[in-house]
Amino acid sequence: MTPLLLRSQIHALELAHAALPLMQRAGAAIAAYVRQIALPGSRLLVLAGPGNNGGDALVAASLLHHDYVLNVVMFGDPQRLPDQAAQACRDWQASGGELHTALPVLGDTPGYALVLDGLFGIGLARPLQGGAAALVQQVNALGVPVLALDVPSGLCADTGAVLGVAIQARYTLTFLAHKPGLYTHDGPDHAGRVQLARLDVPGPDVADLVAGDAGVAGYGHLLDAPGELHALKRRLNSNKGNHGRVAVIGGAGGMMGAALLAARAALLCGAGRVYAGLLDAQAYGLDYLYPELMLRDPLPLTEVDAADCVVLGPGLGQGDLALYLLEAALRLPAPLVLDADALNLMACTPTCAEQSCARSAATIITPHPGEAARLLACSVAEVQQDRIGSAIRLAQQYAAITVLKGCGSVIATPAGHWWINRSGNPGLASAGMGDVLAGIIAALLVQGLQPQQSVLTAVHLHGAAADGLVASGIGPLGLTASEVGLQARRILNLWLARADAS
Ligand SMILES: NC(=O)C1=CN([C@@H]2O[C@H](COP(=O)(O)OP(=O)(O)OC[C@H]3O[C@@H](n4cnc5c(N)ncnc54)[C@H](O)[C@@H]3O)[C@@H](O)[C@H]2O)[C@@H](O)CC1
Ligand SMILES: [K+]
Repeated sequence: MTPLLLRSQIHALELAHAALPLMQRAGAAIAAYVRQIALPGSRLLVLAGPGNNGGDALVAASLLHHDYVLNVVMFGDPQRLPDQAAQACRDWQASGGELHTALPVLGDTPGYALVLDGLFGIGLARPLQGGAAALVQQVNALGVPVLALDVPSGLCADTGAVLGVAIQARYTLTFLAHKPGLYTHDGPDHAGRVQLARLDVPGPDVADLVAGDAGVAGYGHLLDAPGELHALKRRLNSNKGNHGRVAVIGGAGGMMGAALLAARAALLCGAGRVYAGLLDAQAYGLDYLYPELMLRDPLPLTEVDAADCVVLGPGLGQGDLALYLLEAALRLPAPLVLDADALNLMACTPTCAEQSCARSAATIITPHPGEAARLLACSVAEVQQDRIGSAIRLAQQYAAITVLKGCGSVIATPAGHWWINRSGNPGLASAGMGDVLAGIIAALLVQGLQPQQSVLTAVHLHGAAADGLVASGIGPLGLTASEVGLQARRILNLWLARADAS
């Protein structure tokens, strides 16, 4: 899996390799990338900011000078540039290059083919205001493709939050290592297609260098592959009893669909037996589309007691029975997946955190940002400003593997490990998708994947299913949770077959 490094970790890496000509290498990587996406002779707008991100842009400008028409806009005082960037600026001027202080008016001359955004990188320290914000807005309004250098200016490299206003890039060439902010929250909307230039930093893996040379740990990973699925491989001599029992509890009046979606997803992803304990007194005794499901009253908890994993929450409601079931479930020895109303109830029942921390089996919580905010007693905006930190705080508060859903879902463990999922698309922003995810997690868990691996695989699978459907013209508009459950089955089996063949 690809490492994701926070700004402090990148700085540590830079320090460990200060003797290498990293800015020259960044400039060369930019120039090579530009040659792939812009025709020689075309006009480029280069934005150079007051730090080393500006230095990268100026090195690239010098390298591209002979083959392109370049307009370089310097934001900030060139006399106050840091040393290497100041040298890059002198080199640019020595080669006959000009520095503009504002966007040049082009008049009748042909427009820009590409903008190179070297305003701010990982040194962004506060929201953009005044001249910087105005420049970013002007550039976004040009409607010209932008190549962001390292990070789109205005985007926080750690969190993916827009600080004031941010460059809307079509491409991002990022240096040394991938940054989490490019993959979660507003990052993907601003970064466009991301490519890494490792700048020939020696060693097999940047993360090894960070952990080893610079002594910095705690980096995360981009969840861009399904991981080890060996435990799902079935023996020829197997029966349904070998493939686990899932119990889904939820489906109060008017919300039966949520519980059925979770239960169906568990069935489709291979659970041997799936029970659905429905709170709705009017619930049918049969799921006519999936008669394989066993629909029950949630009380007594006989089947629930015997389940290998319990999913509690889809359509649960927040009445007395729901709270009773939550407290009973927290006492069960089986792994527990808590979603939706189970999380809302936990947020307003302080003893639940204590109960959750006392459990011996795995607890998994899958909040969306609204549920996370309730659990953390803060605003949704605060959760979103720091999705990784919020997921880790929740994981620790409830001793639970946590999936903070949303663009670039963040998975975190109580030990502080974290991942950002790369699969998925806005088609998943519709009703029932979370129920399907909860069902998939439970199905993988009861078939023998470890809890952490079940969660990682399920989150990636859920997104990959949506991506597969969109690629075939189903969605993003109108993509349904039922379709995602079916497609998840298909992809999971393809992954298994691929793992088998290799
Ligand atoms: N240091 C190194 O070894 C390397 C650095 N590289 C580049 O250098 C970048 C980091 O350079 P820096 O640490 O100099 O940081 P930046 O160039 O990202 O920006 C820092 C400068 O911007 C100003 N600033 C920050 N936020 C502002 C705001 N909201 N409004 C106005 N001014 C603001 C700061 O006062 C400072 O002058 C990386 O993103 C990367 O592009 C690369 O060349 C690779 C090697
Ligand atoms: K930038």
